[in-house]
Amino acid sequence: MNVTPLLSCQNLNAGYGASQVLFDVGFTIHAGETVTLLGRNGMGKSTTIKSIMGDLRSKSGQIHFNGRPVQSLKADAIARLGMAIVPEGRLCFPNLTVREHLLAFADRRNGRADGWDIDRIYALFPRLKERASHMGNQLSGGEQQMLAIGRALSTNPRLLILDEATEGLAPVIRDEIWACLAKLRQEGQTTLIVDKYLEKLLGLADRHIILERGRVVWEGSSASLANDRSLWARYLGV
Ligand SMILES: Nc1ncnc2c1ncn2[C@@H]1O[C@H](COP(=O)(O)OP(=O)(O)OP(=O)(O)O)[C@@H](O)[C@H]1O
Repeated sequence: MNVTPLLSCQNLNAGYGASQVLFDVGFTIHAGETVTLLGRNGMGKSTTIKSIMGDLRSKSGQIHFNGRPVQSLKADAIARLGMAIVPEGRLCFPNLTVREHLLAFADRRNGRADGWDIDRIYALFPRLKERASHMGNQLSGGEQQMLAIGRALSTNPRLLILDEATEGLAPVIRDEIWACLAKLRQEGQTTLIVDKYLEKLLGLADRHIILERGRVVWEGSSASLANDRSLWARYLGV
């Protein structure tokens, strides 16, 4: 594991207008890790992600990405440094084919041999290969979600962020998405996941961070979280 974290947040304070939502939030993610951000509704998960991605300017604190301070950069500049999000709601283009989606965003800046080219994305999601010439609006919800993940991967992100990526999907499709996340982890992709299905996440992630009213109240391994059910009841409402 690298000594310098891929992502480091320290003393992050952020909110909307006069209302402060995040209070001294701090955590790190190392290259190769799969980490979850957990907490009940309204505890600040999306706000944390917006702050990291540059969609919300934090009031104070530091965010370093790959060793570089990014808290004053705009979202597109941060994205170019290698952060990609799969947002809630998928957002596929109705008039682009699957293949066009995957090529339109592809990172051609560096032809890294281990990069996510279209063939590697098709290997991860054979369903996308079968649907290569279908338009965005001809895809099922699950296929759109796979495409949203594939499109994020096509930018070759150092950090992939999934915000409620299985929300609203049928259980069988959720399972497919989780199987894909397990493969991504095996392949060394660094990933931050926000999702509600704690039991599944225990098997998919290395570490977990729990937010309660905008503060990090617990952080630890899957084994620690699995063994302490009082945390589930106290902070996750499970
Ligand atoms: N654009 C906004 N303007 C004002 N307040 C907001 C805005 N977005 C979120 N909030 C408030 O900030 C707090 C944290 O919301 P946030 O969306 O970060 O929570 P969350 O943990 O992601 O919850 P959820 O699972 O419901 O998305 C909530 O009280 C919410 O009402």
